[in-house]
Amino acid sequence: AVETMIVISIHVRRLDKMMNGSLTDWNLSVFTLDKMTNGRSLTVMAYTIFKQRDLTKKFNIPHATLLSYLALVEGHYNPMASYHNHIHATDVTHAVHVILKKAPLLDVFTDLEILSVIFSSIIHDVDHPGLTNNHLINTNSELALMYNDESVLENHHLAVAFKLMQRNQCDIFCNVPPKIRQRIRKMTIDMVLATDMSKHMSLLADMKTMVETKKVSGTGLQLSENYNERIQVLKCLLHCADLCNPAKHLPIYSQWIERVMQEFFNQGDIERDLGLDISPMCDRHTASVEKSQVGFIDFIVQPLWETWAELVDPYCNDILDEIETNRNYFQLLSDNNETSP
Ligand SMILES: O[C@@H](CN1CCOCC1)Cn1nccc1-c1ccc(OC(F)F)c(OC2CCCC2)c1
Ligand SMILES: [Zn+2]
Repeated sequence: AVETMIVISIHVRRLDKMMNGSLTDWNLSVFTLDKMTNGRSLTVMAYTIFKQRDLTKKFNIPHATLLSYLALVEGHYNPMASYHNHIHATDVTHAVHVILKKAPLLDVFTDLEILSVIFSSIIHDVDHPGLTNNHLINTNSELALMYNDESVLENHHLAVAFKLMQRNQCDIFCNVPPKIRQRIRKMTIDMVLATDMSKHMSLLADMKTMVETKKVSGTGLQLSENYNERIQVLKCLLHCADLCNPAKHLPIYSQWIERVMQEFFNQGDIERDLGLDISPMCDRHTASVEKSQVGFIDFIVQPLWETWAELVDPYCNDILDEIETNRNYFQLLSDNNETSP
């Protein structure tokens, strides 16, 4: 474990220098970072963010404990999952960090809320089996049995993350007072449960309601002390970060599509072998990758980011433009596939 720490702290210093101390480049390639850090991009990214935001000092987190826990969580992401592996967690953690640095959010959240949303992004898909909730439910899996078919994956990620914290020298909140620990745990549970795609429409509806009320006030993002209002925005922040692939430059976005389709097709193969109905977009023999990305952007990703822009960041036009550019690219591909035999 000691050499892991030493190796990782060397990577952290290199990364910090490589990024001249700022990780705020939206289009940073986490794939390059992962190669550079020998598959330790999550530990290195998370540790660097904790240092840059002074979270270790603010919450009295021993460095060795933080490194041990981060390495343990990274090691519990599923390397066999082509999409939902530790690199996806690195990507979402990085996205949360960059979004939080945008002007309209600079003085909105407390240190506790920042710690909680960054912690949530690090752990939000830990030990993902590379299968969807519906698949786990339809195949009577142990996980569906454990969680009574309700947000099965998301409950599992949370339980694993908090269980790992009980390991020796891995309780990163060991010096945090009990009431504060409880609040971090509550916020983390609320945010990670909200990454369940089945909650997407209600999350979006609640955001639109907030936009309406905020329009009345007409100022920037003014959040009250009310927990439900504040956690609502944090849930959406993490959800936006979780669905940020189409907001990245095409070479990066394309790698994520390749990975997610590999995972979906693997699930489709299992369903075909079991004689089950093959889940949408999971049949490698009939799926249209381009068309389904256009649908994903039109029905889920663009409405989410557009509402985020209205509520929080009217200046995130660069992100909205990237989404539109990518959408038009796949629309064109999909049209060409139709015309040419
Ligand atoms: O599965 C998605 C939600 N479903 C809900 C039911 O309708 C279709 C979309 C979101 N989700 N959840 C976990 C991973 C992903 C997910 C993340 C990046 C994705 O694409 C690209 F950006 F890499 C992605 O693409 C799928 C395949 C084609 C359309 C959606 C999916
Ligand atoms: Zn995720």
